[in-house]
Amino acid sequence: MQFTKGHGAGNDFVILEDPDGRLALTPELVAALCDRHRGIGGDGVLRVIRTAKHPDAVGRAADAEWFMDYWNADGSIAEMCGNGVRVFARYLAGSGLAGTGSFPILTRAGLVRAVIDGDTIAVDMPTPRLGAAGTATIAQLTLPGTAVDVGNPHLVSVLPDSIDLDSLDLTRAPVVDPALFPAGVNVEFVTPLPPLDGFDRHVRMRVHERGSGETLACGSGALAVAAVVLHDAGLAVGTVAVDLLGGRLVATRGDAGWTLAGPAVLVASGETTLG
Ligand SMILES: N[C@H](CCC[C@H](N)C(=O)O)C(=O)O
Repeated sequence: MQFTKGHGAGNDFVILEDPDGRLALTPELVAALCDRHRGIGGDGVLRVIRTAKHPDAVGRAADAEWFMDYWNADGSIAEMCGNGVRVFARYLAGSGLAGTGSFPILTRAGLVRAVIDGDTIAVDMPTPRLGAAGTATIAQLTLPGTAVDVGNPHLVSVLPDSIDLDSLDLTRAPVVDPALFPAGVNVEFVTPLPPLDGFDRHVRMRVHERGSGETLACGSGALAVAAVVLHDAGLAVGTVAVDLLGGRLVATRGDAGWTLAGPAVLVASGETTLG
């Protein structure tokens, strides 16, 4: 089976071109592909499939030719992947499957449009919706947070000055209220950084992702963080520079909605005996 490897700010994916949905993609195969020792390695799988051929996209073929079928490293399926959709766009453009530098992509969280500008790809994303207050517990430390729906579930915890972001042990999932997050949750921890010219806010974040563990970057998580940070600042519109372990993403709330911009790189293609 042919595959391509790519990443957005270090959030890496195994890309499978499967336009007619012929691959027997299962949670077990996804987990095997994402295994960093026995497989190719990745935080998730992006299957490139025609919208008309995916059962989760019935009746949507007129919106976009391509559907991003995103799976987490543990084989679970998620509704949205902000870094993944940029890598998906890079793949479509690079493989000639999308003619221009700007095109729609259908996701389980709805329709987005990718705009390729050299090394940077910008995607208009679902509007992040702030929800209930929650908590995340790591060892003996319980931290407050805000639930944010970006099509997939997030809990954003802005750290008090007394807590060092780098001191958090994210080798295991933070404990959250299962009643608030019945389908699991991506948990982001944020700390402010000094102002940066050209941005309304500048923050640093780490993330423990549902189904993938701590990743170097999380695009939908960066958007959730920006929504909380702008809300807390009382800003109806604004641009937030979000620094992650794997690089910088820029989340912007404008009058017309939200955009996430950042890098997307294809690093290899090959053949696997898996699957
Ligand atoms: N890395 C992805 C997030 C995947 C979310 C997934 N872990 C979930 O279960 O929602 C991103 O860039 O948005």
